[in-house]
Amino acid sequence: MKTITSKKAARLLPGLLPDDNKYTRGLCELVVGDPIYAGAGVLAVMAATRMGAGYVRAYTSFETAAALRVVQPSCVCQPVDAFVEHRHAACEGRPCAVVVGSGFAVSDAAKATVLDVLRLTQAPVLVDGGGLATLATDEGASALRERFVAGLPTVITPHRGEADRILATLNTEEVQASRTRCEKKGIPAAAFDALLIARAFGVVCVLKGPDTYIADGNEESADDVLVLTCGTPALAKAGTGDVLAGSIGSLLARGMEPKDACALGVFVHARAGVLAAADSAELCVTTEDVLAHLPHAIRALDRKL
Ligand SMILES: NC(=O)C1=CN([C@@H]2O[C@H](COP(=O)(O)OP(=O)(O)OC[C@H]3O[C@@H](n4cnc5c(N)ncnc54)[C@H](OP(=O)(O)O)[C@@H]3O)[C@@H](O)[C@H]2O)[C@@H](O)CC1
Ligand SMILES: Nc1ncnc2c1ncn2[C@@H]1O[C@H](COP(=O)(O)OP(=O)(O)O)[C@@H](O)[C@H]1O
Repeated sequence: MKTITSKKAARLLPGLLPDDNKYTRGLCELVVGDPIYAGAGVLAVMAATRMGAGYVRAYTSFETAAALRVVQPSCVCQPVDAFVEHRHAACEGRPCAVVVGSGFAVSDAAKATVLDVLRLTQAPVLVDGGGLATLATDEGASALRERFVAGLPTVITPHRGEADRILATLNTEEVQASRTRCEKKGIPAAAFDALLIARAFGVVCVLKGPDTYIADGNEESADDVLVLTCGTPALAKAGTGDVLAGSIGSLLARGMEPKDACALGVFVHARAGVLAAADSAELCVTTEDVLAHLPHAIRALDRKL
């Protein structure tokens, strides 16, 4: 396994060009935020806006859009149904990416939306939150396979509970054998689980937790799995995963390689948690504090360059 260090993260940080415009900096679209989980949509959009994409567009509920008009008026809001009417493709000099699922409840409507996003997007897609339940269905797995064959990157960001539901769709003997192998080698089971999911579905899997593991579907062994160990339990708060999804989505939209975008996003998110804790107290850090400290985490990396 390879640890993500601040030096590695600093090298990945994409700068701006003097002649950049909002489109060359990347378009990040987010299909997020049900009426009940409107806040998750807001957090993901605010993080995406902070992490450098030039244009952020949300396909979202009335409730999320109403909040965004107040706290992030630069975000262009559309109803979720409008996603199918538009083209979602990266082209030369104009990268883009789509985040789907943060703040989705598990429902048939959410499943249909996730499948639309996977099938219609000719650019990287990140699936998070309630959107991940779709991947544990035959249609979801087949949509991921089609994207993999077409060379279209997909990133997924499950927490332990979401990863277990995805793993439950795989061959149990294979999962058990893989865990036994990693126990023998002294490698954490979560590293192998991330690799297993990545290979089975042809995705980059970011398995979140106290330590976070990043595995690529093209990798052969756990030696290539990236691990982040410098987080803080201050991040164990509702909504920090939505902030991470928006952050990585924005880096994908800037045109970064998917595994690099995940490594940098996970590092900056963890560092924002640590800086927020240093500014107040670990116990008192809020998800909004983590969001507010993203620029400080980026600035600390900038100084290392
Ligand atoms: N402000 C907002 O609008 C917010 C909205 N949010 C949005 O809510 C949606 C639902 O996401 P969620 O993860 O909250 O689903 P939730 O039903 O708790 O989990 C399902 C089950 O999984 C398990 N489980 C969970 N975490 C685990 C862990 N770390 N490690 C191990 N197991 C874990 C646990 O199962 P159990 O252990 O109880 O069997 C739990 O019952 C999603 O779209 C998200 O974006 C949230 O981001 C919060 C802020
Ligand atoms: N004990 C911990 N130490 C370090 N990081 C943690 C810890 N607990 C949670 N995190 C991080 O916080 C985030 C939580 O994400 P997630 O479980 O999806 O929450 P939510 O769905 O409420 O947004 C992840 O990035 C995870 O790695």
